[in-house]
Amino acid sequence: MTAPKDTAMDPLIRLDHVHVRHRARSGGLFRRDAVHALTDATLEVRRGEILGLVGESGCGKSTLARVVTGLQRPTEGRVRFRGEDLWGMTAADRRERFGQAVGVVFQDPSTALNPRLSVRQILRDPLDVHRRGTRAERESRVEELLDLVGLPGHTLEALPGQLSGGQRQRVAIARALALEPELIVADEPTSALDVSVRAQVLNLLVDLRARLGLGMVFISHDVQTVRYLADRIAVLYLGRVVEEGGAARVTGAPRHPYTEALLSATPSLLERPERIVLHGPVPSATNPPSGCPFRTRCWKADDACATVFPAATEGVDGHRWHCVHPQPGDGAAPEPSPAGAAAVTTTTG
Ligand SMILES: Nc1ncnc2c1ncn2[C@@H]1O[C@H](COP(=O)(O)OP(=O)(O)OP(=O)(O)O)[C@@H](O)[C@H]1O
Repeated sequence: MTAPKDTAMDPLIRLDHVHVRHRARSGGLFRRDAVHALTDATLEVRRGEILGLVGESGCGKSTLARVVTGLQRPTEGRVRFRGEDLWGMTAADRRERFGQAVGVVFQDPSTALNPRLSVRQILRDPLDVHRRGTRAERESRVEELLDLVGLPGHTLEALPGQLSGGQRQRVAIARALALEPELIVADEPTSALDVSVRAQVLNLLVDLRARLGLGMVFISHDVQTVRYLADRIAVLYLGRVVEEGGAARVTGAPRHPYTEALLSATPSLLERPERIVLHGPVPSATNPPSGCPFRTRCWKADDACATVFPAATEGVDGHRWHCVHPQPGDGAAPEPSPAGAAAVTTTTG
């Protein structure tokens, strides 16, 4: 007897050594430069778990989201959905089985929702496309979805333009839930919203995870938001996962200097005597630095960092980091930057 493909032990989604390379947008006629959007990413999301992805702009967060949602085929590596090779499935299977199991919430609900459709039509559309139940059952599911995201019944007849930003994002979340997905990928879902409504939308996501047992990939450049929401955090830098682990451990005892720098930019999180300021943008993904990609901005970097990307060091409870000069990990202040290390300065505050 062959083993069942899906067991409760399999993660919902697992990426094994995934690379994504794009052709550079501005390369000239004869240039074939590759953009290393994602390099050797190995990650998983389990049922009912929120994985937070954090990193600066251009680090590969959206690329990773596109891989997880099946919109981007990896250049190398494997994506498994409940143990099954996603890109080994037929296109029809990928669309039907996988497509329905994953819901996506984008950053800006104003552009994600069709402005000419009422909320009722927006929510009914995926149910119609996938022929879910009878017409009456679909209508009742639409009302249930509206209720699930805490919107009043009269919102059903409104157009997106007649709603507030927070209400529109609730509609987008309801639409993502329409087909009862097991996994939600939320790509910066609150960054286009007024600060006053961000917490409400985050609380809604936390509440939905608890009520529906959803797995979630939550993407943000803001480590504080990710820390609030996620069970586990993966820190991305220039297409590489540089640190990963339980949210409390990664934010309370970070080992990678980049994680430390991200955290120190939100001083309310950690009582640290020094603040690390990273200068300059993330280097080009077309020509990433050799060895550790963070070394050009790291105050600890030396020759050892320029040769190979460091193998993972394993801590407790799945905490992993890729650094040859890790932080002490006990919440102590980071080593001050040596004189002349121009990439990073520390300021008191
Ligand atoms: N289709 C594409 N063609 C060429 N380069 C791309 C493409 N998509 C992304 N990139 C590049 O890949 C790298 C990672 O991009 P990605 O959008 O995944 O980063 P991100 O962390 O989501 O950034 P942001 O927070 O700004 O959205 C960047 O250098 C980006 O310019």
